[in-house]
Amino acid sequence: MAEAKVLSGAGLRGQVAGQTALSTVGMPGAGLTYRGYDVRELAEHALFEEVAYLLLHGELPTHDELAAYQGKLRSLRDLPQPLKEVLERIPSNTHPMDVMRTGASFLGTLEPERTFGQQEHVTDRLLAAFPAIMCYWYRYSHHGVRIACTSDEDTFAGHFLYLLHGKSPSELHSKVMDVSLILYAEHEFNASTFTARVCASTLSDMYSCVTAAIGSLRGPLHGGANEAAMAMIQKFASPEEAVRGTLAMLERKDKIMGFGHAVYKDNDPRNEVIKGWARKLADEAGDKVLYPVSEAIDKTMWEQKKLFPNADFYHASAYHFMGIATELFTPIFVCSRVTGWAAHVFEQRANNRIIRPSAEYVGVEQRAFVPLDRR
Ligand SMILES: CC(=O)SCCNC(=O)CCNC(=O)[C@H](O)C(C)(C)COP(=O)(O)OP(=O)(O)OC[C@H]1O[C@@H](n2cnc3c(N)ncnc32)[C@H](O)[C@@H]1OP(=O)(O)O
Ligand SMILES: O=C([O-])CC(=O)C(=O)O
Repeated sequence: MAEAKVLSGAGLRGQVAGQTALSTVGMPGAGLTYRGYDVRELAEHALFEEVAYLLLHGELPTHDELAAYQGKLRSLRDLPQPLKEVLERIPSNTHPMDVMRTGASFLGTLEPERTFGQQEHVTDRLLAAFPAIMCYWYRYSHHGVRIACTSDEDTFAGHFLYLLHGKSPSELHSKVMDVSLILYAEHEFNASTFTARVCASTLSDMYSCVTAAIGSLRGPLHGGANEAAMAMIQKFASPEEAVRGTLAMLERKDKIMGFGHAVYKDNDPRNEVIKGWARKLADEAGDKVLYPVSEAIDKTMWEQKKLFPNADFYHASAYHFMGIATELFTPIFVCSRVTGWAAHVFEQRANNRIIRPSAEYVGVEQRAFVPLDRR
């Protein structure tokens, strides 16, 4: 009998674990593509809703398709009253990712996915409702305000910023949020997406897949890195201090959040895009500290370790300049990545086999049971 193949390396790195037509990550000469389109071109020319539609339906929408899709998302923005009541009971010191996880899960009790034929509708509902889940809880628990969960903002990015700040965003802030949502939307078999696919492979429902994926995204080695990066950047009052601090962290062998990547080896193509926008926002804010500190850390990491900023690093300062509280950074990632997760769930369901790898056993030899009174 053929022996089971022993996989080299930890973390399944480099192993092909399935097929996807959604994106390519780090292919020579391609950077990051969504259904064949370079993410940098999408970030420059498209709206987040066009990209969400592309991922979920396979092609970019026409004018009419986009208008219909945006209209549908707008009609699904409000939250059911029982969900608002649950959000009001969540303590203010809860991490907002736990709120997103609970919100997604609770919505699934009110509006369950009863058949896979409802998968597109459930995805649209989750996507449309996430900004309200996050902002209703945040504004109620932090400011004592029960916000309206709808707005007249046409775009997803504008709606999200409106709910958060209670006013229409500037054109610049709306554009940067839109770009950010595009950059975060999809990334092949990253940890949270793989979690969603494993869950989908048991033929579970969409809410379970998304809830599980939120749990995976929360950790600081994945989506949580943008928050951890901000905490680190804010520790330094000048670029000189940042260089000294980064060298000290490297000396202690600390992980520097927002740097390195499991797949990219020289650069993350999303970084140049968000870095450019972070710089524009820094100029607008008249910033003389955060952006120069970020650049000093960036330069030191490259000089010392040849490690480059990933998508998360300059997102930290970009979000900060838009007046977004640090603990809301990873929940924004959820608002975007739910599109990629759902598209992967569709793909998994369309050609499913339960995902069930093997383990190399490294425990004790088989042995006889010892009764309790003889142990
Ligand atoms: C949107 C996203 O999720 S992007 C990722 C966000 N996560 C982060 O920013 C967290 C910080 N980065 C990391 O922890 C890692 O780079 C990961 C988790 C992203 C990738 O992990 P891996 O694939 O295991 O990294 P990789 O094998 O390339 O690491 C190679 C070496 O570089 C080191 N290294 C990698 N990233 C960092 C870092 N950010 N800071 C310090 N050292 C690092 C590793 O410790 C390892 O050193 P060693 O060989 O002495 O053990
Ligand atoms: O691909 C990964 O491992 C992590 C990542 O950058 C993402 O999910 O956007």
